[in-house]
Amino acid sequence: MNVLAEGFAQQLRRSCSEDWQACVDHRFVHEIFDGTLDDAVLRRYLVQDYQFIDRFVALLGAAIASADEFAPRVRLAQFAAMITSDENTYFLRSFDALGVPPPQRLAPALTQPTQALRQLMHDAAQSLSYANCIAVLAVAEGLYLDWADQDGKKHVPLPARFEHAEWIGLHANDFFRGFVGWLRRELDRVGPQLTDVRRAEAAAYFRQAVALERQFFDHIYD
Ligand SMILES: Cc1ncc(CO)c(N)n1
Repeated sequence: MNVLAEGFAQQLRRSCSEDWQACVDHRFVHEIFDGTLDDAVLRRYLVQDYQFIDRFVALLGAAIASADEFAPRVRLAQFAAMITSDENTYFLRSFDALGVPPPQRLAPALTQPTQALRQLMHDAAQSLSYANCIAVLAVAEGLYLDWADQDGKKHVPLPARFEHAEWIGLHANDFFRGFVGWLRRELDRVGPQLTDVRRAEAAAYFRQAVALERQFFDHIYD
């Protein structure tokens, strides 16, 4: 294979394909599609994930601030608008349905994988390196597109409960596909402009993010 023909996005993903595939094929993914996900597992997942989303929106803000042009700022701002509207209300309606009380929504005890993901997003944001920010965003969103939009699940009807069906639907739609495609093109655009040291730094953020995403899925079953 001609490695030079491969863009930065594809190169990064190939560097951690085992962890990536473990997420796409995770027990959580199969159970949410089947509608057999245990409520206690879903609840743990959503409570921790809401704390992920908090830092994730801050990271989007850092990407908006550190982008080199207006067009990426617009794209990222539009995505932030979706997360803080449709996705935020999905969490709130799911917390209502699952009976999650306010303290658990706002300030739950953070698990180790949640803390590590929050720290990684915080560090990427503080670095004010657009490439580092985009690398972490490309993992968080690219991985969720790949599990929610996989060919093997396309023939399966969506599960009956909205807590399951909407979590899939939020990550398998044209807007989301478009955003992830754009993130991958951004990595391909900015990757070659970086110095070797900066490129290695962005790659390290990417790989660490994939490893932590896997731990995050695993730990809700502990
Ligand atoms: C842990 C995690 N990674 C990625 C996403 C997608 O935004 C999410 N909601 N949660």
